[in-house]
Amino acid sequence: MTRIAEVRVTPILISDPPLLNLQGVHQPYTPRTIVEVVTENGAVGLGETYGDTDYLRLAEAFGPRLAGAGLTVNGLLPAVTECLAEVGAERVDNTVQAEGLRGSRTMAKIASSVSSAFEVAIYDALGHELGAPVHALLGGKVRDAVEYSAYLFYRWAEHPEPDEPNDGWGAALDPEGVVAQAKRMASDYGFSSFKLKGGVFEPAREIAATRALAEAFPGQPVRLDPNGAWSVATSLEVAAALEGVLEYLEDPTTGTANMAEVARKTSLPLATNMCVTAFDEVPEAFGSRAVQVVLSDHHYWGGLRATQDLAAVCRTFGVGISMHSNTHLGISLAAMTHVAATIPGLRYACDTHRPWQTEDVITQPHTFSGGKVAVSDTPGLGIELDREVLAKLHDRWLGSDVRRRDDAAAMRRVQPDFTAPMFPRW
Ligand SMILES: O=C([O-])C(=O)C[C@H](O)[C@@H](O)C(=O)[O-]
Ligand SMILES: [Mg+2]
Repeated sequence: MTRIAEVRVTPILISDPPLLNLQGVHQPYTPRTIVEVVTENGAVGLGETYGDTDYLRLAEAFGPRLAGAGLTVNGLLPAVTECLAEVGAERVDNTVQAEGLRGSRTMAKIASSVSSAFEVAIYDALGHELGAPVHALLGGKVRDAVEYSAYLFYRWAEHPEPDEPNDGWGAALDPEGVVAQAKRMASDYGFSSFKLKGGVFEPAREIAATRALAEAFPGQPVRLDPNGAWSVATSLEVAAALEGVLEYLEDPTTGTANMAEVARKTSLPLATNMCVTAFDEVPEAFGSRAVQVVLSDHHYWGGLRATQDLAAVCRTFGVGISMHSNTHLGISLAAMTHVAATIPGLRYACDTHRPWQTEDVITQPHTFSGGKVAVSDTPGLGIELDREVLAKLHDRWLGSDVRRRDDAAAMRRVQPDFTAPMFPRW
């Protein structure tokens, strides 16, 4: 079997619209890291992960260590973890961080998020070597297309500076704006499930927008996710107002104990990508029945096989599985689609930010039909790198000093006194 000849790690900056969340607003440009694993035969495997400095520095340090290695994935996470112990990370603490609203920020999660990009790239390269799609390498697909949901955001029409990217979607700051955004998502992409990012306005406003969505799309699944913004009492008030309206309520409150208390007192299923984000958080959360649905994410759970492992753990405990998304491009969408295709019990439409991105580093960006992405049967992930675009987005990175996602800093450009909120905000 061929070995790895070379690994390329390229930081890029991609445009991002002014989407609002609890921590602030998305920056005009956000970093991603693109990984290429090149085999001795010249096959190229692609991976993608966060581009914030800690992730990038680790990916750059680890990449060269794969030269001469086989196309195997089992030893990756320990090797990346060892490398992280050597290179260190700037800011690791146990508080919720702005750059992703995905729970506590730990060394283990940084290692998993970097390891996953190499894992995906190795599977892609292996698929090219063997002439097999990635889903086949993961045991085979159980569906031919993966359903995604419309990821709705309160948002501004534009970023503050006139020369910053403008995607033309316009503002959405009230129920009418949110419903109009959902209608465009439904007509352009065919989505029939809707998730509103909450935690932006006081709960009554978000309840009104959620109800407006349910009225505009009768019988179609609607979710609300305030990223842990509410106290237990507020969560229960919102849950009571939206019982029978929501498919699930995502991270109404912060921490497993609070989630468990809410779960005990509402019939609404609770979902999370904040209190269960790593395997060591599973026993307490499942033991206390704090969550009924876990949103997987191959980036920080440690890759495609870790996602399958998570699905098996969820199945064992009778907990549902769905899929989380941060800002990402087509490499990650391909990886998400391949792994989602292999998970038998995936009953929920997966989240994806991809419709919000106006740029991509692959030559043929995915299309959504009926809210679904077709599962590719061509070798590897079924995508090809657009080197011209990669070079352009890398040049943008070189010419900028943006080195991490910081939604609070982006908000301070408009509200100079803005600070990321203390929990609970309401
Ligand atoms: O489901 C979630 O919590 C997220 O998708 C977190 C994201 O980072 C989202 O809130 C965002 O990008 O603003
Ligand atoms: Mg969430």
